[in-house]
Amino acid sequence: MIKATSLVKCFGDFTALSALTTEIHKGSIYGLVGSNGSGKSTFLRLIAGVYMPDGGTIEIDGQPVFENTQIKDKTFFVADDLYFLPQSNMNDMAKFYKSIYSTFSEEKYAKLCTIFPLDPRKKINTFSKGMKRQAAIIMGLASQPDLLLLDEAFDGLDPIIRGAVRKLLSDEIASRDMTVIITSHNLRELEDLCDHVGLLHKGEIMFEREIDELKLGFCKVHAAFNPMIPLEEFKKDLSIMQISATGSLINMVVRGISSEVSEYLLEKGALFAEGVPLTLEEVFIHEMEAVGYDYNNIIF
Ligand SMILES: Nc1ncnc2c1ncn2[C@@H]1O[C@H](COP(=O)(O)OP(=O)(O)OP(=O)(O)O)[C@@H](O)[C@H]1O
Repeated sequence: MIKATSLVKCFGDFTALSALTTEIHKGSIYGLVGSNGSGKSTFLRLIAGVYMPDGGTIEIDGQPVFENTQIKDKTFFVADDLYFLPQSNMNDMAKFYKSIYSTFSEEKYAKLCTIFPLDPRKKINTFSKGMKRQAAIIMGLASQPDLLLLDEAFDGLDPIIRGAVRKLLSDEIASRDMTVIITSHNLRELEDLCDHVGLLHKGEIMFEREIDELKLGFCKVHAAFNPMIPLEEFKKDLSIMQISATGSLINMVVRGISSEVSEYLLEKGALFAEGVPLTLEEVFIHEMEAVGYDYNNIIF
């Protein structure tokens, strides 16, 4: 488990992370969302043991990570500014990582080279931005770390590659309990990938949730009434986050289970009532509003 407790990181007199506290469980895919400059890369660098904390602690399985070679051997960091040896191709980089990571698997590397459409003998500096990201992800997966840190790793990946990476990550997690932390400034990017999401704002985790729990907690329901019932009527019986009416149609976001809410609306005389899935972003907006934050002012 990764445990950050009141973690502080300063650059000169600027505080990039201020008392960040969170726990990330083994085997999870944790999405770290935040606007530009919110501190995502800084947090990943602290987890990777690249930066020393200026306050608080960051521990993996109870051990501090800074300059901890044992932990570093089990952590692979795909940074936003990718590093490759000068003039190297992927085979050179595979050799390089094999010399660093005791768990590097040549077999896995060879298999990954058949999945991704990249020439392992071509110089990486001739690759496009998305191809370089793919090369870095291949190295990360072939190194078989316990912890894979992906900083904006899906930036520039096309949908097919994205789907392939998603599947590879979940297979890896299922087969050997790898933990993945992935950052993005876009919650939509993480929607279908992560099981936990944390929102970083001005160097602090403002809000974090398990995605299944988030999605189960709310539902969006459309219904039609003729004649229309005053909306106040529903507010008495349902825990409504948002409700609007256009003509005879009602749209509502409610805390609860969509089949139960639809049933209630039908009992109230709805001509039809159906639940529609909420996006992760919608759920976040409502959850954050419920605890008094304005999501749109934080993420954009
Ligand atoms: N080496 C550094 N020296 C000085 N300031 C830094 C340094 N690294 C980060 N910062 C500052 O710390 C803050 C957090 O930066 P960080 O790169 O962690 O943000 P981020 O959330 O990853 O942003 P982005 O989405 O734009 O990549 C920013 O204000 C940044 O300017």
